[in-house]
Amino acid sequence: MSDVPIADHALLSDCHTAALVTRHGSVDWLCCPRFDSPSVFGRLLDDDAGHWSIRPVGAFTATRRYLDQTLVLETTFHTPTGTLAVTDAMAVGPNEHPHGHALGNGAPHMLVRSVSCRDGEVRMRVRIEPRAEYGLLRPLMSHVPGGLNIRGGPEWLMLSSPMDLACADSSAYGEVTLRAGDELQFALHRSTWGLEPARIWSQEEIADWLAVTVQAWRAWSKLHQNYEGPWRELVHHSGRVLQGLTFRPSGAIVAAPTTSLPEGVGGERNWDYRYSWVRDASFTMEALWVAACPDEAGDFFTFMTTAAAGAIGPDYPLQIMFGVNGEHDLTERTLPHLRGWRDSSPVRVGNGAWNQHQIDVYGELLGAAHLLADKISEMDCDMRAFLVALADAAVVRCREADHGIWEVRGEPRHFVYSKVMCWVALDRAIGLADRLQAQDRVPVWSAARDEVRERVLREGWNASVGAFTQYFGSADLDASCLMMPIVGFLPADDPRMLATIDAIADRLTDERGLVYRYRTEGGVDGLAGEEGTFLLCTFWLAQALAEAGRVNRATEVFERAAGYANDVGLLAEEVDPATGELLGNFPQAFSHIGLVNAAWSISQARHRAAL
Ligand SMILES: OC[C@H]1O[C@H](O[C@H]2O[C@H](CO)[C@@H](O)[C@H](O)[C@H]2O)[C@H](O)[C@@H](O)[C@@H]1O
Repeated sequence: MSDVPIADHALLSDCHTAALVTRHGSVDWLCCPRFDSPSVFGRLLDDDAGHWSIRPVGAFTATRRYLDQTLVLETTFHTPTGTLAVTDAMAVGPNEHPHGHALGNGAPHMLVRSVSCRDGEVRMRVRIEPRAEYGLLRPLMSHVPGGLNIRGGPEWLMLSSPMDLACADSSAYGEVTLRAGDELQFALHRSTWGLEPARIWSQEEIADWLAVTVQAWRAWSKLHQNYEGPWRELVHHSGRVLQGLTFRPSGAIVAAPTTSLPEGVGGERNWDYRYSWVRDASFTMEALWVAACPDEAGDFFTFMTTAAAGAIGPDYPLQIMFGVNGEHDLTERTLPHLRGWRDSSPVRVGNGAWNQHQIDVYGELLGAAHLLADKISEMDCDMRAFLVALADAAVVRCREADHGIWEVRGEPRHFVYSKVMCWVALDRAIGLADRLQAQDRVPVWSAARDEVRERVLREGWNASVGAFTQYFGSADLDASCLMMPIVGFLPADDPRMLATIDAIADRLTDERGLVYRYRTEGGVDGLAGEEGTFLLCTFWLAQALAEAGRVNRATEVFERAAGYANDVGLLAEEVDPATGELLGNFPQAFSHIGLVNAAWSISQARHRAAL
């Protein structure tokens, strides 16, 4: 059973795909060549699904860090006889664009692992077990000068290795003793069929790829990261994590690089997040506006315009998520041969939410377009028509029931958050009307905006609960109502908003003060089992408190949530209320988005308070 704590993993990314490395030097997750491709290393989900470990033989302790301003990981193993450092990266290639805009453009599809003995001597062991197609395939392995040829199914990999590895049973294995100053470079290179064959690289070439990758991340960070408020390092790091979740070729952004890390240990709430949700990706663009001044905004809106392919109209709502190249059909299936992390099954690929009706997406997309309008240098006529169509759709869709932000697998309802986001869609479209050359639409958009607002105020407020609730007529609290002041639907100090914030802080939190998105008892969302507290929602609470001028409480809540970041600053989606362990897909864009936005709101609130 695979049971390494979720928090024990660190992220590597080349802006095409990602790898996760454990604290003990094992690459336990790697999908090639895209985020949503089948895994080659999948031990995260099953012991037999493949891994690549490099670690000392015998006892050790390990410490880790990302090299300054990068997503290049350094793990230092301390042993009784000496110290070994392993530096891991997905090579991103040179970042030569004058605005540092091209991070990942020249990625060679290569995982680089550089080992160096820092002092004393250390006996080190390498073991590689590639298992393509989520662990189904045991590849052919053969020796070639300088490494191994690894072939099976869709994968053709070359391992450059300075050690002679013994091959047996589709695994390769070796041990060596390193002394202070010794260095070894390894690289796993993937062939792109018919385009660029994989090859063996020399020790110098691999060291160069690593140096270029460090330099490219630093160049990107230097050019993009201007945030100077509180928690600067955490915000900058979150910006890099969000950048690492972008798919460079298309401009798509994934919600997380993993599938099926559970929201409750042993439960069925296991989903595939390796896709580009309109909602998550729009929020990511907005957070990058704070954390990293994205000049990728144009790419993202081009991706959205292309992926949605103009099919928005009376019969075609906007699809809520896409594959990283804009694919529409993300039909969900299970992988019964995988046991799942800590036996949490089923393991799913694809996502059944792909054809759900969720009307909040118009607001998230137009909200991001409004915030980033100045960064979208070329708003061509297709993009303008697309954004106008979104606002026109919101006019009609705001009256419909939907599955809501939480993608409930039960009956559609009139969710308060969905209506509020329709209000955002119309409000921001009105603000963009000149750029969209759509002044003639403003009267229709304004009338619909006022209608939906009036409905939320009337039907979304529950006087006996003393708060805005989950859907019209509901008595249940829902943390997404914290977004109402954040998007400017109502001022945070409006008595109804203050009452809602207080109700959520008092009644929708666990003993640690972390926020649940809603109560799951009784399967109200159409699913069995419980889940953890939701980090994004906890950051929303901090943000709403900051907006309401309660800066000290906001700071307290922020620090509580940010305190769950692991040793290398990464957050999963949720926290287990019983154990405090991170749960859910990892690292999760939502949580890092929440961290960035809450830090920004608190910095603004402190500034206002100081005036
Ligand atoms: O709660 C059930 C749903 O859980 C997942 O959705 C969550 O993740 C999405 C990606 O981050 C996010 O956009 C959504 O707001 C979250 O509720 C899952 O993807 C759904 O299929 C599932 O129904």
